[in-house]
Amino acid sequence: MSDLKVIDVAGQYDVVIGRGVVTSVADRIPEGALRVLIVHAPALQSVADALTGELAHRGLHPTSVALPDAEEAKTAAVAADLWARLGQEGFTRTDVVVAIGGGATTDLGGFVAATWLRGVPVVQVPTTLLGMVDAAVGGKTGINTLEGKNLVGAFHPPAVVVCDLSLLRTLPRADLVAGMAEVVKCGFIRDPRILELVADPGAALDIDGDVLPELVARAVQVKADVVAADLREASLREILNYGHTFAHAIEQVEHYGWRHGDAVAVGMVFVAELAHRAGLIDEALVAWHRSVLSSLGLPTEYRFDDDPQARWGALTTAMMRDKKTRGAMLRFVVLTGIGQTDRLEGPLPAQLYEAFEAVAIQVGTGTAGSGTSPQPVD
Ligand SMILES: NC(=O)c1ccc[n+]([C@@H]2O[C@H](COP(=O)([O-])OP(=O)(O)OC[C@H]3O[C@@H](n4cnc5c(N)ncnc54)[C@H](O)[C@@H]3O)[C@@H](O)[C@H]2O)c1
Ligand SMILES: O=C(O)C(=O)C[C@@H](O)[C@H](O)[C@H](O)COP(=O)(O)O
Ligand SMILES: [Zn+2]
Repeated sequence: MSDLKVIDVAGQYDVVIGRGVVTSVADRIPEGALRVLIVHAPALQSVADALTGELAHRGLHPTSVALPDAEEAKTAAVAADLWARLGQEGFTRTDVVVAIGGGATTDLGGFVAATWLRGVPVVQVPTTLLGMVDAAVGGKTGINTLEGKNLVGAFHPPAVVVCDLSLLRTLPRADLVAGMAEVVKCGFIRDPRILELVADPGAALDIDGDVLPELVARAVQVKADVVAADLREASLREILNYGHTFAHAIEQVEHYGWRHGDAVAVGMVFVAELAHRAGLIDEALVAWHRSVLSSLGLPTEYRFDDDPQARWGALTTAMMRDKKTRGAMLRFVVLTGIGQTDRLEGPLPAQLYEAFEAVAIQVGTGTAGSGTSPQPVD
């Protein structure tokens, strides 16, 4: 691909992908803004400082806030602190929020922008692979509560998304790998070319190579097409949740000690096992999930150290709070083939438990599974 790629989302905003494009963020602040709240992950201090300096130079009034890291940012308390700040500084409807960081930062920054004065513009500057290919695009914003993941939020499309691939140079390898889970997800649900490209993991994960920019652009295009058709998740958008019913349950039960992408990888294997048991896909497609994910360094199994029945109970309680659940009926996005999706509604309890057993490993007993263990969040 050429150096710069711009993907239009629903005729509403651009996703700009390239190397060095972070220097263009100041030019992309929506017209009419006077005050700019920059929220950033701790690791992005220097990027936030550079933007603060540039905006001040242009006569705007920037304020920069370092957020707690990762999921610690996605809380009501952090949002409330920022609302206080916006109020004290007199942010109006033409003022702007800029979020610089991974998906946790863009989810929180987007949520604060969505709720302040019932909605002010947000400029998303994702700095993780996962943020670029998924979290910053599409307008889902939100925070976690004690009861679960992303339980409070709003649909609030950004004004623009700026993905500077050169920022990935400082990203820990485990976070780069975790982002690949959402890329692979896009391959399974919509764009099989992605699965061909990740078949060479060395090339796929080379941040200076040509394959990674193409993967980012393809995954963003999948998301752009889906949200253009169904922003508010009336139906089609649910496919972007492939693997997430089980993934979000793992994240909650593990108190967010798992990376989101790692959990999505295991969640996709779980739901592939479930779809196989429901007669929707063959064993070869389940095996393909395991091989493509593990070749990239992603986990394909879920390890825990207590009683499997108790663990399954906790996961099921968490899954019941998934947004796709209707009443007492669990619903899963499933594949019926590569690039073909459907919903499995109210699967048999025995099949659910068998799918759990197929990914579960009770540490110390080695009951099942193959593949790699998740890496703890630093
Ligand atoms: N809104 C959506 O549509 C959507 C989609 C997918 C995921 N998400 C959410 O995104 C979050 C996961 O995002 P994530 O995987 O980016 O994790 P993250 O935001 O927690 O970032 C991972 C780690 O990388 C650090 N980091 C970020 N950029 C860096 C850089 N360039 N250099 C060095 N360190 C850097 C962060 O500070 C953090 O420690 C989850 O909360 C998930 O629910 C939302
Ligand atoms: O954009 C979407 O729609 C997605 O489902 C993308 C997911 O990768 C993402 O993790 C999202 O935040 C999950 O949303 P939720 O509605 O299940 O909380
Ligand atoms: Zn996700």
